[in-house]
Formats: sequence, structure tokens, C-alpha cells
Amino acid sequence: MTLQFSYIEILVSLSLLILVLLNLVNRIQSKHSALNLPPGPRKIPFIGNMHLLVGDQPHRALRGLAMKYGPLMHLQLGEVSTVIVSSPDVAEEVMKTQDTIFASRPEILAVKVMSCDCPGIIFSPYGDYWRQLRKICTTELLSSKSVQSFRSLREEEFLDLCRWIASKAGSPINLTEKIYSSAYSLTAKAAFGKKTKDQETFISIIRVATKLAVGFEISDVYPSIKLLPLISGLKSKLKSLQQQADRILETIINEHIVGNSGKTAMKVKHDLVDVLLKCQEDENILPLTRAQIKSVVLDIFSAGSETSATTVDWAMSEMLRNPSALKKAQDEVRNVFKGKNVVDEARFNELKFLKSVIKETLRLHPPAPLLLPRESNESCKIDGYDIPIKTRVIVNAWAIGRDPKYWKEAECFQPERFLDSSVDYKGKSFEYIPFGAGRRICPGMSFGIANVELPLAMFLYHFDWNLPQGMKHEEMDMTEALGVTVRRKDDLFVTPVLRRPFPV
Ligand code: HEM
Repeated sequence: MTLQFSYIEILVSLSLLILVLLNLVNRIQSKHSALNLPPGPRKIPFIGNMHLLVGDQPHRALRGLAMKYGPLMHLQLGEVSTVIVSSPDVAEEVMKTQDTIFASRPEILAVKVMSCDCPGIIFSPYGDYWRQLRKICTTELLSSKSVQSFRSLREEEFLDLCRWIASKAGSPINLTEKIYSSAYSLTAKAAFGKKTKDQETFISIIRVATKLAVGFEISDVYPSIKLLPLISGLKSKLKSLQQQADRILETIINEHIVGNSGKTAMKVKHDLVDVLLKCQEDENILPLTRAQIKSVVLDIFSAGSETSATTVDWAMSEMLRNPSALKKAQDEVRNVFKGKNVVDEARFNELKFLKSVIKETLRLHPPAPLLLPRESNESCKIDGYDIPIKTRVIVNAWAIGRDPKYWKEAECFQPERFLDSSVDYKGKSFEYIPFGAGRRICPGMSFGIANVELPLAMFLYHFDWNLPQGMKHEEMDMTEALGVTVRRKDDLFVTPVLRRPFPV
């Protein structure tokens, strides 16, 4: 069937569309006109301030605007009333003083489609269901005890990686690709018992999905226009990603069900998936559907792997760009483990400089520069300004971490600044919040840091590193890619030189 429209029909449709849009603008304007909203740039009818985010990385564009309008700034992103937080004081107000009001997450189309409308732990609204999931993930996977119990898994995974690197000594390698692949394998082995055979497909699905989940997609800022994601093709793109991911997730879950059938409860080897499956039968807690289990698995796989790998990748990049920091870190590791075949996690508390390198990397390159969006679940006031219910709140942790008011030579990589500093990433120092803060602070902090420290210590102990031929360290490209997690735009290519051979 072909569709044919006359000019009259097109004109009528366009007029109707304009009327709908004007009505929408009126509704938004009258809703906000009586309120004392935080300062912000002038809003253009219908698009609000969307045009100000075009072109640059959102965290960079938002910092530029905050310099003009202040650390609590109101933006109208299409239909979505949004508040941008860019100072430690306001961040503390949102994530500590009024944390319960801002502990929810907004609905993002990519998350909605990928999770079949059953968000897992990361995007579920604040409430009992989120509390239950967070408790399960913390107890079964992310507690200090669990992180400790995964030590041999970590050692095995990164030893394999370093052996591979050693086999390529003298030739350029794509270090980024290998770092991500190991991080994903490790999360899979810890959370689901083994690496999935479809890992590379899964990684590429997650990469595309996280790009689309930033929350600035056109369909996320005009949620009432249901046709938009259909017209733009976003819905079908997401649906196809969801179907591919679903096949892999189904396999992971079915393998657990088959593997455990016939075994007594004592004999079942418990990983996160087993525990989630058991929740389906437990009458004392909120039952979990299969879709919800799949969402949690997807959440842990992506949140657990992307962030740690991104940190390792940026830390190596920064050290290569700053040879004196690389040398100091190398000297420290080689000194502490002098005469040993391999590095030993038990002595990592002696690696003060390496720990400062990691902290400095997380300051300059927080893997989630805008953390994860929050949403107010009631109206409230901040600094005397009105924050209506359902306002989206974005905390620019990246801008806060580079604010010269709080950091000397803020743009420079200087790990020394953390050596004698009490500033930590555990959510108490609001000038430094790479893991967020408050109720929704990252529960995977210890797991993540362990997965960053070990590969870095091994890279420094066993290898020297050269940049591709002819490249000067100060010429290294540090451009960022777009996404919820901000990785390097281009992969890091380096030539390893083996210095300490591995035990056979
Ligand atoms: C360097 C490593 C990591 C960094 C920088 C990081 C950063 C973050 C950030 C910024 C948030 C949002 C916090 C907020 O809204 O205030 C978050 C949430 C989360 N992270 Fe991490 N993360 C890391 C590693 C991990 C790991 C290894 C896991 C799990 C294996 C994990 C699981 C989660 C989960 C489940 C949430 C959602 C928490 C909630 O909404 O209640 N993260 N992470």
C-alpha cells in the first residue's frame, strides 16, 4: 500500500503539529513561571536549552554553562526540567542533606527497552525493590569478603593477559582492547561463574547501549511524543540490541538452571545468578521475574566491567603521557616486590604512589563524568530555589574534580596531590566523587578498585612501555568518546618490553 497526501492534508497536519507544540510550550512555561527556579540560560520555545549541548561532550558543555550561571543551574531540555549541580556544596545538599528526595532515577528510553520495562538495580526507582536488589548484589558479589574471595580469579585473569602481552613484546599492541576484554571476563567469572562464549558480541551491545543511555537522546527529552523514537529509528535499533542481549542472557540463566537441577541446595555453587534465581521461590522477599533477573545481570556486567577497564586505560594513558609519574610508580612496584616472580595483593597497601595514580586518574577521568542521573521524588528547595517534583538532577563530577577552587593546577596529572591527603572517593569528600555519594553511591567500589590495582601493578612490574614509533609522550591523543562511561575515543596502542619474566 502506498500513502499519498495532498498539499492541503500536509498543511493541516503541520498546523496541527504546531498547535500541539505551542500548547506544550505553554504548559511548560505556565508550570514554571510561578516558580523561583535556579538561574540558567534563556529558554527557546519548544527546544528549551537543548541547542547548548550540541557539539561538545555533555560534561564539558555543562561546565562551560555552569561557569556563567553558577553551580546550581536550571536547564530546560525539551520537556525535561533539569538541574545541573557543579560544586561540592550543592552536591552535598543533593546527595547527603536531601538524599532521600534525590535517590530515584529518571526513565531513559534505552534502559526501558533494554530491560523490557523491568529496570535492574542501576535504574530502578528508589524503594523496596531497589533496596532488595542492592542488598543481594552487595552481599553476594560486592562485599569486602566477596572481593577478597575473587582474588585467585583476578590473578588468573590478569596473569593470562600479561602472558599474552609478553608474547607480543617488541611489537605494538592494542592495549585498550585487551584491558576491556579481561575486565569483562573477570566480571562474568565472578558474577556468573564463567566467561560467556558470546562475550565479544555482548561487549559491543553494551557499548552501543551505553552510548544511547546518556539521557540526552531526542526521545528522552520529549518523552510525551511517543512517535519520536519510532520515526528516528531509535526504538527499532534498541529493540534489536535488546533481542541480541536477551539471547545471551537467556543462555547464561538456562545454563545455571540446568547446572543446578538435581543438586541439593548445599551442592549448588552460589554465584550471583544462582542467588537471583533462588529469589524467585523465596516467599519472604519480593519475587523477581526472569526479566528482572536479566536486567540485574546486564547491569552488573556493564557497570562492573566498563568502569574498571576505563580507569585502567586512562591510568596507563596518563602515565605514558607523564613519564616521571610512570617512573615513580614503576620504581615503587619494583621496589616493593623486588626479587619476586609476581606481585602480591596482600602488600598493595605499600603501593602508596600507585594508589595516588588511581585516585588522580579518577579525578581527571571519572568513568561516569555525570555520575548517573537522579530525579526528585518530591518538590523541595535548594539554596532558596524551587526544585519541582520529577526534576532531573545531573551532578557534574568531572567539572567538580577539575574546579581550580578546590584543586591546584586542576588540569594537570599530579598523583602526588593525594599522597598526604585525607580526600577519598568514599562519598564523604564532595569535591571528589567519582563513585557518587549517598544512598545510590556505587556499591562496587572495592570490587572495581581491586580490578584496577592488580593489572596496573602487573603492567608496571613486568613491563616497560613505549609509544608507537615517532610519537612523543606530550603528543598523545586524550580525546574522549561519547557515552554514560567516557572511555578513550581511540584505542591505546603501545609497545611492551618485557622486564620481569613470568613464572612458568
Ligand atoms: C572504577 C570503578 C567504578 C566506578 C568509577 C563506578 C562509578 C559509579 C557511579 C558514579 C555510580 C552512580 C552513583 C550515584 O548515582 O551517585 C555507580 C553506580 C553503580 N555501580 Fe559503579 N563504578 C565502578 C565499579 C563498579 C563495579 C565493579 C560494579 C559491580 C560489579 C559497579 C556497580 C554499580 C551499580 C550496581 C551501581 C548502581 C547503584 C544504585 O543505583 O543503587 N560499579 N558506579
